[in-house]
Amino acid sequence: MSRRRSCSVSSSTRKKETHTRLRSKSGRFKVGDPAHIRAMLRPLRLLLSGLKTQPSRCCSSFVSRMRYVNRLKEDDEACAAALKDGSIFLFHRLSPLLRRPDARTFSPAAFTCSDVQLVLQRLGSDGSQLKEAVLIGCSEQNQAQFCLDVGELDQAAVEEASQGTFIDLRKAFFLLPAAEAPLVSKGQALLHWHQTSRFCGASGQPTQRNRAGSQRFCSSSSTVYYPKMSAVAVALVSDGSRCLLGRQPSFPRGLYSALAGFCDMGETLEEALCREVAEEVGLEIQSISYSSSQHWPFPHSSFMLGCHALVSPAHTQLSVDNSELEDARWFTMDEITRALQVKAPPRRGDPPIIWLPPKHALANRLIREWVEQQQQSEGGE
Ligand SMILES: NC(=O)C1=CN([C@@H]2O[C@H](COP(=O)(O)OP(=O)(O)OC[C@H]3O[C@@H](n4cnc5c(N)ncnc54)[C@H](OP(=O)(O)O)[C@@H]3O)[C@@H](O)[C@H]2O)C=CC1
Ligand SMILES: [Mg+2]
Repeated sequence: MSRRRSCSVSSSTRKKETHTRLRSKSGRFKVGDPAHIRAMLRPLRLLLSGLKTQPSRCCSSFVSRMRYVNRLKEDDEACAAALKDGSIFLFHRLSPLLRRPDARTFSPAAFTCSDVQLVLQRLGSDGSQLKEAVLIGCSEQNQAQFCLDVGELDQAAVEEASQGTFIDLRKAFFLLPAAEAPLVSKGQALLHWHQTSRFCGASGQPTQRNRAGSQRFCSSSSTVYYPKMSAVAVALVSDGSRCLLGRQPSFPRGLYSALAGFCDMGETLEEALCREVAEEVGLEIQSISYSSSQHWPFPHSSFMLGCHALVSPAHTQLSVDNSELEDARWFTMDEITRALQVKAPPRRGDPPIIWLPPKHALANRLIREWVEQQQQSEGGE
């Protein structure tokens, strides 16, 4: 964890500094007056606050943003200052506030700190709630990003005051563009973690959060708590020409997905995949290769690790455990290609069709990668 300070000052800080010097030169303050001393110290204070609240520009913008966020996690004062210039995403009982810039697009609504203060004041809140804001990241424009749950306020009143709509994350996640959904799901996951981690598991005493909300601390047992994700292994299993998908009874009608399961304590990713596939469909797998990962907010913060695997040639006979899966079967390239073309889930009364997880889901990526691999190997033959 880096504790380096930034080496840059914002242009607005520089402007304010010049302004202060001019005012002092104009003879408004007498030398030695407390007001004069304050005025003389102001540029230094601004310089120091600039150092604390701006990402450094001495390295690549990605590196400086990452170091900036890390610094805000460690420095409560810097984090409080960053909130004043930052953007805030509002939630109401964990549902994010979305706006519709046009009839087809949804986007998470980002507010300035003063906008949120105005909304809170208009609804009779004193604004101290802002301290509950949790740091979620830093935009490419170097602006710290926070989330805040205003669940104590009347939902309709906040919606009216902020010109947005709070939408349940299960719906909101898929309405948002794939690039914006992760930020909202990270915010929701952090807010949920704070709401359910108020007490220490060792002492039973209340825990206190740092300003960024990146950890909670129990002063009684000296335990530091960090936000948690459960590791989940996902495998797209292939037999060379077909891929294996399954569905749980709780899935919407016709939806099939890659096999997945929570990793047990002490397991490697490969062990978890082999065990889950054996448990759920009675197969053994080999040639496991890692693809990619994602944070999945449903039901509560999983860290999904996606892999491809081949079924062992000696064990290709499916034996589905119906206590875990309603169905699992092999799908041909043609079936998968057709399923990938389904744009929306079937409505009630529509003829039954097979459809696949949306683009936001890692399973969708694994399925598309498998299709590409098949096309490449067909092209190579
Ligand atoms: N993003 C994606 O592309 C995909 C995401 N997923 C997600 O992965 C997750 C896991 O997949 P799933 O097949 O359901 O997992 P499992 O096959 O492991 O079955 C889930 C069951 O495991 C038990 N369980 C064990 N450890 C945990 C834990 N840490 N948290 C919660 N339950 C646990 C629970 O049983 P009990 O209730 O009996 O205690 C739960 O019902 C799901 O949340 C699913 O949404 C799955 C596939 C693709
Ligand atoms: Mg499973």
